[in-house]
Amino acid sequence: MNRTIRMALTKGRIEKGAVALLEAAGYGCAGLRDKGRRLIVPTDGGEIDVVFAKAADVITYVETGACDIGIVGKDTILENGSSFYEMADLGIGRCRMVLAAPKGSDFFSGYAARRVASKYPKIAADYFSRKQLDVGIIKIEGSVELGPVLGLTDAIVDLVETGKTLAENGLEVVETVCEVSTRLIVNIASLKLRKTEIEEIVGRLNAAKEAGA
Ligand SMILES: Nc1ncnc2c1ncn2[C@@H]1O[C@H](COP(=O)(O)OP(=O)(O)OP(=O)(O)O)[C@@H](O)[C@H]1O
Ligand SMILES: O=P(O)(O)OC[C@H]1O[C@H](OP(=O)(O)OP(=O)(O)O)[C@H](O)[C@@H]1O
Repeated sequence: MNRTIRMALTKGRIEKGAVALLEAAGYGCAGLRDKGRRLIVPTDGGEIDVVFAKAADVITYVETGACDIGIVGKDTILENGSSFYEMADLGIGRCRMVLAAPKGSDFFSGYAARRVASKYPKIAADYFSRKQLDVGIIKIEGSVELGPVLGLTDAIVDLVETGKTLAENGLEVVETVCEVSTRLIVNIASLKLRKTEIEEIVGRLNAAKEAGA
């Protein structure tokens, strides 16, 4: 018999919204909400084993087939991988990837070499390459806003939701790089081999989203 379908779910910011969507789609989520330190927790009816993972690891698990389905931000998809199907935009975790710089500075003017800090070096490099701009990217793991504040870089490429972090650190949006939201991804082989089960899960989550969950 096939093992239970495994869904890798990005823990942290999008976890609550994703669990709420699963609940609205009819999957019992009491266990998921009360998971304690458990890393794999079944939905209450045992339909799905939910694997709680860091964002980039969700991609690894789905690309390799360790998990059949993943719930992950578009930012992580653009930065880390593409060998899977992106089946749905779940409409949660909405934010923007932006280029931001100190208020009043003119990032695009002049010919001096520019440096940009980002947790997303690939997204940043792709963005500047589309603009045919030679910009040095410095990878920072978090609180990327520190780059320009410390004088290390001229700007950042990072996620913005409310804009509060930028404003409180003297930065402003220069340009939007792309819109970001949470996506449902599926392993290529799983979609072939377990089509009915996976399509049911995708359908139920899409319906819950449409119903405004
Ligand atoms: N304001 C926001 N800032 C960052 N991510 C957001 C925001 N709003 C939604 N997201 C989404 O939430 C996902 C997870 O973000 P979260 O901050 O929980 O984890 P992380 O930054 O990847 O990891 P960690 O903070 O544990 O190092 C992001 O990949 C993104 O898709
Ligand atoms: O526009 P806002 O609503 O202020 O949100 C944006 C901030 O949230 C994220 O950081 P997070 O809190 O995930 O911490 P991190 O920088 O350590 O990743 C992002 O990197 C920004 O710093």
